[in-house]
Amino acid sequence: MQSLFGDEDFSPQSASLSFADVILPVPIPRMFTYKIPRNLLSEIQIGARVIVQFGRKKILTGIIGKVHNKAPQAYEAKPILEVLDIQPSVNPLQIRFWVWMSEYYCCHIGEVMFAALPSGLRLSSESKVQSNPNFDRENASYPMDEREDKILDALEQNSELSYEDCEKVLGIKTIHPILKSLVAKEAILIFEKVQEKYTPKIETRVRLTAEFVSDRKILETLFEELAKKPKQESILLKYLRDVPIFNSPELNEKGLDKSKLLEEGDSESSLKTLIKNGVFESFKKLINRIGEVEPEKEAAKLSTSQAQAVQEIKGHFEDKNTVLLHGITGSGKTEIYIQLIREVLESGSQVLLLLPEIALTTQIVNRLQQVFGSKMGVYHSKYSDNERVEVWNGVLSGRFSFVVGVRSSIFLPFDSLGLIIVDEEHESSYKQFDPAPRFQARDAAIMLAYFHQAKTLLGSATPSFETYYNASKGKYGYVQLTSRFGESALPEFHLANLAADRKKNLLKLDSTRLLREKIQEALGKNEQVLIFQNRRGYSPYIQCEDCGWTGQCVQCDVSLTYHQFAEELRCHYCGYKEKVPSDCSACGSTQLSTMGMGTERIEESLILLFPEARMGRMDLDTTRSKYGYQRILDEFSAGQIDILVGTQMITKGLDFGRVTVVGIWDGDRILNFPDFRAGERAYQQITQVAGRAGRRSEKGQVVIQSRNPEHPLFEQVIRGDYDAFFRKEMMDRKQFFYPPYVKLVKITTRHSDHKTAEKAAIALHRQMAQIAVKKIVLGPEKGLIGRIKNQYQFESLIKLERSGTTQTTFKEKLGEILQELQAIPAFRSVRWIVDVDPS
Ligand SMILES: Nc1ncnc2c1ncn2[C@@H]1O[C@H](COP(=O)(O)OP(=O)(O)OP(=O)(O)O)[C@@H](O)[C@H]1O
Ligand SMILES: [Zn+2]
Repeated sequence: MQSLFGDEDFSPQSASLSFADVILPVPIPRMFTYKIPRNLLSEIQIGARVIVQFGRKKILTGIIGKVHNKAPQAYEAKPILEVLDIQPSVNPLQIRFWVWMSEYYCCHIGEVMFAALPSGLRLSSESKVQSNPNFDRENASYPMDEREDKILDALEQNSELSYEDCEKVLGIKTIHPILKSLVAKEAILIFEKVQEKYTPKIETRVRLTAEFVSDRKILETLFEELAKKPKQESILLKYLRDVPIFNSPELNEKGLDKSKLLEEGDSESSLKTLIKNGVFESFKKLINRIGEVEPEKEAAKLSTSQAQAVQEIKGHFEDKNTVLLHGITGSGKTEIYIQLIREVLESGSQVLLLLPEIALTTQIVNRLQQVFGSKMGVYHSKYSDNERVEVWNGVLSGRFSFVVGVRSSIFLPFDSLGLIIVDEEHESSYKQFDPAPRFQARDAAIMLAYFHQAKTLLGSATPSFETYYNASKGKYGYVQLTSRFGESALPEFHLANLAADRKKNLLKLDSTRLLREKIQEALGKNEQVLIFQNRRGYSPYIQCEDCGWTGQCVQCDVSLTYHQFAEELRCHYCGYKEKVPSDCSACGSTQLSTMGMGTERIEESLILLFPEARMGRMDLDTTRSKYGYQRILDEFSAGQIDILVGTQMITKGLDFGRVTVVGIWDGDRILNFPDFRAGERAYQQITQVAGRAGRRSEKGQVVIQSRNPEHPLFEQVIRGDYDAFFRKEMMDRKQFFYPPYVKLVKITTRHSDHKTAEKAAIALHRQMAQIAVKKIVLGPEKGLIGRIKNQYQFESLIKLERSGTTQTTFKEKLGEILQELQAIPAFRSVRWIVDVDPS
């Protein structure tokens, strides 16, 4: 990958620099240029927040992206009004990364900023002022002047003020120096919407006043006094039980959470009396939401082949930036990561480990936490915004030198990464679909590492074709692990013929005899079973058996999905829902049946077939809550579930020793991805889910149910020769111009009027055809789903030559074309969505 960014000077100002490009929270393609007033010159730093005017009236907070001396051509630069930060919260490397991302993925830099900052730190098109929750006005360390006091008074009446409100309060226009001073005195915060602001967690604690700790006698006297006041005595005893000050008096300092002290039913008024009498004192403490954990286990001793892999990886890093670790399922990649992470941390650099999804993180995170304790931060989508801000700040302060996270963790404020590891690098969930930036976190991580001059390790049992291709060309280093850790072997595969069983009347509730036998065997030996059903693109729906009618969304051209639990039909695109009808809306027939098998139906069938087994289900519906995954995985791991039915979620990286049978409920469904990656995805999916079986001494059994067991792909997976499979598939990719031989860009044109959408798409198509680079432009075609949320959509697909200049030129021109088209009155409300490297 080549830097699209050039090597411009990113160091802060020299005397001649008089302009600053500011990243604004508004949808404009580029940064906007402002003049730097002399008096602010010494405070201007890349990454600092500044207050600026935008348009005629708007006052916004933005972030300085670049400092230079080129006056803008198209407009007169306005001056920066104020600089808010002495210590920027975003560093120059991050800005550089944002710029690269906005250029590579063809989106606004403001959109990247929006994705990058946790909303507690985010800027929006209307900045707000709130009082700083840590600020204690009575005991402030700095004096406030009259105007500052006025703002603070106003903030006692209102939880938030806009810049305009502040102007009104003071009756003057130049409020910015006052706000700045208040920020510096830590009296206010400037942020976006109030409901998303960061709130520190504060606990009320109590402790014994000092005299009782320093002198044992005084404490004894106190006990004598309290002998007649049992309620107060009980509180004192409880405190001493939880805070053993006799052995370690220093513990008193930290005290005890007040609610904990009262949780066993002691009376609050007795505690109040104790405080009033000076026995206890109450104080407030700022609590880390992310608790401290001590490392409890050593890293494992590596096997010979693991140790060798580590050496090979390090060897490749001597002259390559990126290495692929291709290790079969269960080969022990995690321990290899741990070894490398430790070495990099010891050298003083930071490490980021990316994981595709939270379902996966629980097991690995636990393992890593055992080794790294609180040095490690965790960053994922189920975290509350406050927790995210704390991880962000922890990276800034150096508390976390190592972070494990999902794709958004590439935006954390690292300043000296040494290594990025992308586990399960083939996972499609590394790609963000919506909204912009539509980035591929694996690819972006490689770029991020480049900016930090760090190394990237990509790990997978079934590498993506892009990665494998780069490895085969020698661009990436390649390290292989071909055996499982310890005694375990790869599982044995069986193909179960659905059609044949149906003919012979052996099929029961869509399960073949072979699958039933294998499950029964496992249950008999007290082993566990995983049943996998691919969800993507196949949801259960309701159909009329007489006329073929199916429930359709009123706003989108899609069938409604049947949700058995809620007895509802729902649209997965816009959220529309309705009750399941009792008869067909078209012909009135009452013969409605459910088509397509969801996990819910499979679970039901299995309950009927194995009434004695304890069932569990893991899919979107059962894992919505914050700890949903965790709970199911814990139950499974504790052996409280015998058969676990699930979607893609159960395939990824799970490591359970007692799983011996894996059933693939509908193998044919996996083959039918609607795109050129069908083969690659099917191979990956089957191999990954099969890889959950037999990870200890007992050999695993994998049963694939299919109507078409002769399909060559099954045979290839069973043989496990990834290289041969890759070579064969790549012939098609080459012949039909698909990645990795070309780069794809998909552009969707959307409008509420069908004709306008079509016209706009055709206009775009014509213009794109003119761009003078090697390319193929396909479409525009009506989208796979023609209408979403009442917006009609047309899609164009562009295949670009792989060269860096071709891509840069095309993207630059595309940006200009879209701007021109947008300026045409008829197309003003048309939306264009550009997706670079769609997956
Ligand atoms: N050096 C070691 N010492 C002890 N146990 C190990 C060692 N290496 C691996 N293991 C164990 O082997 C099992 C498989 O390892 P791991 O989960 O890391 O495999 P993996 O390569 O990530 O597989 P997958 O691609 O299927 O996720 C785990 O239970 C792990 O604890
Ligand atoms: Zn809909």
